[in-house]
Amino acid sequence: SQGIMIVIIMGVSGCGKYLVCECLCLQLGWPLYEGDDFHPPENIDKMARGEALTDQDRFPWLHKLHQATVKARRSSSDAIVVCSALKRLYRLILLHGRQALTSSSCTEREALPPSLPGLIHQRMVARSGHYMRADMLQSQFSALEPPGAEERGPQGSPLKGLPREQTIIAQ
Ligand SMILES: Nc1ncnc2c1ncn2[C@@H]1O[C@H](COP(=O)(O)OP(=O)(O)OP(=O)(O)O)[C@@H](O)[C@H]1O
Ligand SMILES: O=C(O)[C@H](O)[C@@H](O)[C@H](O)[C@H](O)CO
Repeated sequence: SQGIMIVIIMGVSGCGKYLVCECLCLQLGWPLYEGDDFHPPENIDKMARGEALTDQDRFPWLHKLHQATVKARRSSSDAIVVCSALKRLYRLILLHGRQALTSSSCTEREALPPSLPGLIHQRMVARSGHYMRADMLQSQFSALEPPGAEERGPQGSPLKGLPREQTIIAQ
């Protein structure tokens, strides 16, 4: 629907999504959908054991989060979604649900600064009380597909014919 904005805050575990969201939510007052709240217990148990999730583990979780954004749209509400959304397909599922499975090709991706994994690793080591251990970070970067230019702003939708306001992604 016209003018509704769904902002996805994405990135590997420990990159600072929660911190960014706290600030954004305070500023904007939009409802927040926290990806961790949507994982089935099996996914949380798996990650806590130190095992990376597979696509098959993540698809139902991403669909649930998508449903939450559909609900927000229906009630004409903007929303912020916090979710690792590591791969392009995951982001498309979040934004477009099942239509994402017929997705189009992507453009070139920005390279990440080489010092980034080390910095985030240090922060995860220092972080306590979180089920996601620092040694899981490597698997997060292995899965990560940084958003292509076409995903990163209101300038265009990666899926033809879908509204632009659905595709704003904040890294
Ligand atoms: N800009 C920053 N400078 C210093 N420390 C930071 C910064 N951003 C985040 N941190 C710290 O890094 C750790 C990870 O941040 P945060 O929990 O926000 O990441 P996350 O992406 O939400 O992680 P997860 O997906 O695992 O829940 C936290 O201890 C946080 O306080
Ligand atoms: O896709 C994934 O592997 C997961 O979403 C993880 O990234 C965690 O849920 C989250 O980041 C909390 O640490």
